[in-house]
Amino acid sequence: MAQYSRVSGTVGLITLQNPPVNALCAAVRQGIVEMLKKALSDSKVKSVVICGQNGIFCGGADIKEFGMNMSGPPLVQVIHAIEDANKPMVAAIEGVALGGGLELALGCHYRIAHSKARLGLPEVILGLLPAAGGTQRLPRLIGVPAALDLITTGRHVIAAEALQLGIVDQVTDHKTVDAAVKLAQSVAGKPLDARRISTYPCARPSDLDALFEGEMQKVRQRARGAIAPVACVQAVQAAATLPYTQGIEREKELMVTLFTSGQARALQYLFFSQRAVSKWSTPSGARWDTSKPGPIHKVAVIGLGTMGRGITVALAQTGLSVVAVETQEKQLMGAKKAVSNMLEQGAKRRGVAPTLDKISYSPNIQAIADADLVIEAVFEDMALKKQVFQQLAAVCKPGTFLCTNTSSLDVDQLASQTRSPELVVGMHFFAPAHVMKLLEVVYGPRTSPQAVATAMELGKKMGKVSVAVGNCQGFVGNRMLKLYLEQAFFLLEEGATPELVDRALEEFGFAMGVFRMSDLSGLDVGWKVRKGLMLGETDVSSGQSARIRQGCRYSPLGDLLCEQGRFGQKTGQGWYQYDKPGGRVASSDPWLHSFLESYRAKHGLVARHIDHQEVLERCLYAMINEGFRILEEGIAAGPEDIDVIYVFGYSWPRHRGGPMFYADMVGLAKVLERLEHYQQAHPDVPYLQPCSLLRRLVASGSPPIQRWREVIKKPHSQL
Ligand SMILES: CCC/C=C/C(=O)SCCNC(=O)CCNC(=O)[C@H](O)C(C)(C)COP(=O)([O-])OP(=O)([O-])OC[C@H]1O[C@@H](n2cnc3c(N)ncnc32)[C@H](O)[C@@H]1OP(=O)([O-])[O-]
Repeated sequence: MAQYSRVSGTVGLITLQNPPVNALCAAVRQGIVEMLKKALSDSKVKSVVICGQNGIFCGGADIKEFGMNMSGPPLVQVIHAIEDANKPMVAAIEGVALGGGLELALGCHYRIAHSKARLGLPEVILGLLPAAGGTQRLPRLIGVPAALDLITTGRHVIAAEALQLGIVDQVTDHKTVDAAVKLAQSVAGKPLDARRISTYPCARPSDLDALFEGEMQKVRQRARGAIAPVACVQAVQAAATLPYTQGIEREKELMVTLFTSGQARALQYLFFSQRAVSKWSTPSGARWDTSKPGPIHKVAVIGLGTMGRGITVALAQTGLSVVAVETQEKQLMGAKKAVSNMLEQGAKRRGVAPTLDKISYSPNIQAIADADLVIEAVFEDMALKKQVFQQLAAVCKPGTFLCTNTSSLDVDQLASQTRSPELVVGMHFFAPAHVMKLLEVVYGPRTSPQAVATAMELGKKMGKVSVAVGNCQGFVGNRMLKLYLEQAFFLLEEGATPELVDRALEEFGFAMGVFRMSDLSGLDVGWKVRKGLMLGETDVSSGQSARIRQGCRYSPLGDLLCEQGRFGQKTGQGWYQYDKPGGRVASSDPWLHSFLESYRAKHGLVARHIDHQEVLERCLYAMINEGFRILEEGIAAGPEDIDVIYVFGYSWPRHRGGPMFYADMVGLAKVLERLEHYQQAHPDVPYLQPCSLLRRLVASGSPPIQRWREVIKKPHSQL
């Protein structure tokens, strides 16, 4: 797992060998220790280079080992042995040096990186901290503020920035190992005392206390309730205030707390889930590894509203040619300007040239005739979308993939408007589409494996986390969200306020509670959808009958607000009030509270005390229960798909893994028991009836989430 050779006569070369990313598993750590001994005892060797096989230095500790009993030498000791070596040690960084990989490089006396290499300490993203000395060495090397930035965000830097920060000594465009060998030869025999980072004093900015206080506030705000970023700040604080050996002890102590926390488990589950969803499968047996995507050179976007504009930007940023079609001249002009601005801003941020020339605009749908794939992003209206699909079928060349950005409409109905329904697939982006990472790829019963593969591949090119899901009302994300929203409305009817509900959800970890989020996205959006489903018309009568629609309990509260023109932030009033239309700071609205009181009085509802626990259980367990139904029906292939959708598309707090992982953490028996309780209390809400898959899982002894698929006997839906 680590190989040793001697090159250029005097340089020992240790190569890490653990594909695909040379993760530091026990055998690799052991290998490094043994190869280091060899190199140091070889009298011909004057200096040593450490590199990784296949152009990748090291992706860090082996995350798969985290759940297992520790074996092999601890990484922190391996790195101390490297730093203590009496011959110059040089890290040759190609590909990536991440986490333990960068810590290993920091233990070396010199670091040289290829210009395309990426470096970083992303442990925080896995619920951990860089506990192989990273929190103590990095601040000593590059200063406290820069180290705090890298360690608390986990962001990667490219070689040029690493050089500027002082993380690496040299950057090369040539063969990194050759350059590292040259560097090793040039430093052979030089004293090493000034090269051991652990011996450096940590530069202390004068305003140290204020700096850490500010940083602590920042990390708490950024990831509400997440403990790893807080521990990262504490560990860097130890570097700034304690001698190295005590700092290392503090780093270890903090790591132990994180390591055993549920948050680290959740975040590591998410890491593997994010990768697992790319290995998609469908009920018909189509799979990621047997389906070849079609070649895509030119993509068309139809409709340049908010979604169409974001999609156009995201496509142009991939370097693909884009034809953007908008039949309304005024909207087209506005879109051109907005898309160019977004591209220019994005390019500036990323330090690249804007790809404005990749897009051609047209008011004429004929302009898409030679596109390989079309994404329809017109207004969310079935009749209109059907009409567009008929046009697409007539205009496009044979074999063009036809995609719809619908957020909930039936993809199959749209497919039936064309002569080639196998080429039709949903690509459900999330607003703003050039920013949000999630893409739901929705396959219907007739969608071909190639169409799914093509949409998944395009999503990947666009930098999205793509999840393949079956066709049903709202797909996975919005189908579950509907129940979450509905429960929140019911809680208002029963005595809660928007402030109470939002506080409970924000304390749970959501950046915004459900009502603040609705105000931000616009109440009118859901109103239009409900009207489309024949639900959103308000009933003038009072009592319970006015709150029953299609045989189930229904809350018209959102509709009533819309009727008053209260669409949320954009109108300055919604569930909260804002200082002006478009204002962003929500404040409690006395009008809303008296409106709720008169609503309850009109319908004979008596307000009761509702606590945070009930808010969480009602909103989250309703949604989780629907998640089990989605799994049972095969709309999602596994719980990981649902969790990835919720974390990347619906701001579910990452450190809680996703709704299905959360259910596993809470305990399936408890979720079942609470659902039964709420179902008895609210018999007019049928979806609170616990799903039979949940019952089966509990009856099977509540296996861990990784084993749920064994219980989901029928793996896919009948779609
Ligand atoms: C002592 C404590 C202190 C230290 C703590 C740490 O170092 S914590 C660690 C800090 N380090 C990190 O957080 C870095 C995490 N890794 C990454 O960010 C990316 O994988 C990448 C940028 C290295 C490569 O991106 P890419 O798009 O080219 O490829 P890809 O992402 O698709 O991965 C390919 C395969 O490799 C697998 N795998 C990857 N890394 C690890 C690992 N460390 N371990 C195990 N496995 C790993 C991955 O699951 C996948 O497996 P699959 O599905 O084929 O069976």
